[in-house]
Amino acid sequence: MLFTNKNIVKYCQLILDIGQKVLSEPYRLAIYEEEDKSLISANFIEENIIFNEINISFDLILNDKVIGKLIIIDENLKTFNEVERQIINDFNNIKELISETVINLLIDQILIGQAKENLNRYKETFESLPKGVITADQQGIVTMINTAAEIATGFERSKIVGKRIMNIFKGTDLIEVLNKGITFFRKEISCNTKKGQRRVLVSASPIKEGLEIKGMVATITALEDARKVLDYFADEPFNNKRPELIGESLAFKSAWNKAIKVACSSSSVMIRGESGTGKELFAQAIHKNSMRKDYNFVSINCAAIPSELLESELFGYEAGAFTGAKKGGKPGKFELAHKGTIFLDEIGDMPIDLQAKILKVIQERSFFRIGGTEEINVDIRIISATNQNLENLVQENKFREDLFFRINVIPIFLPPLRERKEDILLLANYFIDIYKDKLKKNITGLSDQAKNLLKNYDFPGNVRELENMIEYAMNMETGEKITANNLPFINNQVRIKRGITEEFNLDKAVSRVEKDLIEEALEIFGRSTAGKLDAAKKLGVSKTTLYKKLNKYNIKK
Ligand SMILES: Nc1ncnc2c1ncn2[C@@H]1O[C@H](COP(=O)(O)OP(=O)(O)OP(=O)(O)O)[C@@H](O)[C@H]1O
Repeated sequence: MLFTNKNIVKYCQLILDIGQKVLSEPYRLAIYEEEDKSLISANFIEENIIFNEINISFDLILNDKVIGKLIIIDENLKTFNEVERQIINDFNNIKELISETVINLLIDQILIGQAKENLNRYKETFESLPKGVITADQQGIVTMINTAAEIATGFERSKIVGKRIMNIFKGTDLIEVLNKGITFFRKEISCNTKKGQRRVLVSASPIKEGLEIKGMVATITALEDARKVLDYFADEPFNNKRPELIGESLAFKSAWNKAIKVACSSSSVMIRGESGTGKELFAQAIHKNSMRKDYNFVSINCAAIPSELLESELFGYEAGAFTGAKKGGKPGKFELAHKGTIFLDEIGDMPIDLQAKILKVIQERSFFRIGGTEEINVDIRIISATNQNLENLVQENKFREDLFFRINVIPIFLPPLRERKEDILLLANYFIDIYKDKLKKNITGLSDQAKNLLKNYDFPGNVRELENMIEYAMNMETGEKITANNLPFINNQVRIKRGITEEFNLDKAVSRVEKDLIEEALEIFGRSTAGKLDAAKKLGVSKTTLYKKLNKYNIKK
């Protein structure tokens, strides 16, 4: 066949058709390495088919280089029609052209396929985001809105896409995002829809390519959802955020809720409560739940450190600042707490001259090391704690009033254990679990009588005392449950207290103590006949007397 001006267009079209056919039946396409003819890819399965059925084979040319072989199998002569086959077989000189056409089509197909796939993936991701998102182009025309944004705003997709975003969220600075590249956070906006008004929080930032602003992306949260999140942190932080702080009583929960609410701010917190109520643990929990959690929590007990040393502990010192100063100097607690939290425990014991220096750090967020000339800037959150009456100390001029106000911005009161009796058994069991592992004991809980004793005890030392008590009992106990016998300190206090406070009648008080002692003895020696005999011996009464008393007090035999 001869190439003429007339038929050249026809041939070109034919070549394109052939290329497209090759690609539309991809299982007929194989690509081999040129050198060793090993298969790079083929969409058909058995090699022998390839070799038996080969009837067209081209060099694979890309950028003027032969990169392989293109083999097309025209199985049973079905793929190509007569004319096409004739072109392929007769015109060796246009095989390269076909090869190039196929390759170009192939590359296009791959690129278009990938782009489509990526686009689909982005669309799916965008669509399934749980947060509402709206995008707009350079002119502020909305290009996309996902379902979460539709739900939050109440706007319908079809009515939003193509409109100017500034007209949708009226009265906002969204235009500034496009004009000046400003990002804005959580602005409360009203959306007026046919279904009524919806309040949403909108944050928006520019989409940039280099310095050029190409559009914007806005995230939308329904105000009620934002509130739910806050409520969640206020009401439900117990399970996942506070594993080491135990307490379910209202008094405890309300202190915790307050702590968690203020965790994310940088305001100074003052935790007040009796000794052992968990003030330090609370301070740690506030730090762990704050933005500062990745930096240090530095604790210093102002009462435990001699006042002469306190200053250098807090502010650090330079080499040679005083006799005995370390060679290279030492950073103080304030420096170590940079970007984190400093916990000033027992702040009521802070010497008055140091109080002035602390006040300066709080006001200026900077200080000098002892003997230092360089001012050190710090970004710290101060949590202080005391079990003293600071107001009285202020009255007595032992505590600076200005410092008191500075550190007492958010006061949190931790209730003593006697005011949250619901927490006693919860904490006791928590400590039993801890010491069970530590002491490798198989103790599973408390006997009924031990429970009663704990519930009625005053706990002057609060949680710390309870923990010590459980540790002692766990060491002593040989059975599976902690018995009253192994709570000796508590035993005495409860018995005496009950005798005095509850039973003014002497006979009744004596009976109560008698009954308690018998129950305790039975718990220790058991209720078998032999156990009762031992119990009677220990109580210094005969077996008959013990039985009489069991009947009298209606004690389980
Ligand atoms: N709610 C709690 N859950 C679990 N353990 C607690 C709780 N409260 C306190 N504790 C434990 O009690 C002990 C005392 O706690 P912490 O040192 O925080 O008390 P504090 O009020 O700072 O005491 P102090 O005033 O004597 O310094 C610690 O062993 C702590 O683990």
